[in-house]
Amino acid sequence: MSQSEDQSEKRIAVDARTRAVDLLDLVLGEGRLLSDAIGSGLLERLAPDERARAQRLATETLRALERTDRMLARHLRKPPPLRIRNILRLGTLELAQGAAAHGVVNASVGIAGAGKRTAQLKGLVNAVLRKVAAEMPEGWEKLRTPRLPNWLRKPLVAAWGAPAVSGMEDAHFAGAPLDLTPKGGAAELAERLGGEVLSTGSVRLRGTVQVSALDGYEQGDWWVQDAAAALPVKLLAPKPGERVLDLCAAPGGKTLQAAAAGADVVAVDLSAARLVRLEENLARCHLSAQVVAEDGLSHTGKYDAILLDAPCSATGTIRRHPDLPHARDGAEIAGLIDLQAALLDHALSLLAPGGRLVFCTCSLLPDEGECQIDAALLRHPGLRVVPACGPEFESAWTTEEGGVRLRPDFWPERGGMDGFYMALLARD
Ligand SMILES: C[S@@+](CC[C@H](N)C(=O)[O-])C[C@H]1O[C@@H](n2cnc3c(N)ncnc32)[C@H](O)[C@@H]1O
Repeated sequence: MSQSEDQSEKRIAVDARTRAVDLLDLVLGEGRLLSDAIGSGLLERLAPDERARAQRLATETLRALERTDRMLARHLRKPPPLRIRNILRLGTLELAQGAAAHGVVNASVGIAGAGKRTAQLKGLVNAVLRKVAAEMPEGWEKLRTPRLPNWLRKPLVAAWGAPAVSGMEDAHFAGAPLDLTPKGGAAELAERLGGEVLSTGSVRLRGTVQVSALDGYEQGDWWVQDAAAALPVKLLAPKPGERVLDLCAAPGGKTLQAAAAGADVVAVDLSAARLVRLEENLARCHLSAQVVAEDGLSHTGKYDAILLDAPCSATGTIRRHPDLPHARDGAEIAGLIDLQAALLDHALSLLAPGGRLVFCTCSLLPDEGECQIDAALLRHPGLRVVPACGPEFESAWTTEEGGVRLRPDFWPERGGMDGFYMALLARD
């Protein structure tokens, strides 16, 4: 390798790490979600592989945050400023993953040295990471699985018990495999991609995969959708020619399912920006729907079937979004619960006689699932829950009020699933 190639390799490596630290600063300092921070263009000037690396490093650091902090605490007399802490956290994560100590220490010192306010602490970064490197891998491996922060752990323990929450934390730490929803046959797709067909009909792939490079991506033969997230539309079971409303539709995984089933779909979402992604997904998969940027509470019309995938805490998606428990503190949940109830009441008013509705949320909190349905049944005499049936739904998932509860600690031997709640509603 020539000297200039070597220099440019170093620059690329430092850039991805620097941007990963920038992402950690935004999540842990400003409470921004990773997706928002990335969407605001922070990684734009990086090459695609650097961008993916920065995102991966930030995501994995957040997933292991309790462990990095426990390792670092042994070598810090007091917590340094946030950016230095984040440089140290990232360095610790890379050391735990087996990266060469000299490269990690040099890069971390370089990031500290590049900032006016952090340059004076580069000696600290150097000394601490050298000590951390000397403790790897044993020091890392004997630490417990990272726990959820208390704002979320407490209500989850109250709802599901401590052993179940430990199982969820194991699932969060393990991360998620890649699940695809096939537009056509699952068995054929699984064979083509070397995946496994799950009992729910999704195709699961293991290992690190570049989604857009997979066979069938360009042709729109499938879309990425967690196995749990694919079940609400299976519960709704849209039929060809039925008029279906997807009231909170973007980015559109469920719209695609309903459209692929041959239904005449109206996809509504408050966010015009998120609907752009829905339109791109429809175009890639050669499917169609009427797309409307509108507050769901103002939507009018009559529908045979309605899907309400209501905005929620998204606490069921932590396997794939480990930033969420750190960026949020639960303060927004009360407002979301009110919005879910208002959207459910409005959606019920849009049902044609004999129509059916699926309410669902990707939340682990019963207040955003089971309790919403209990309360809706009291508000709407004549409304009833239709039990889920079909090979996709395991009987153990059925709840007292007749809904379906999915949790990340289910299917541990198969790679887990997102947390979700769903219920099929109809009127007498
Ligand atoms: C859980 S996400 C929907 C995910 C989508 N169903 C899918 O499968 O890809 C919730 C969506 O609700 C939208 N939303 C929030 N408030 C809304 C409202 N008042 N009316 C319509 N959509 C709303 C958000 O913009 C967000 O896209």
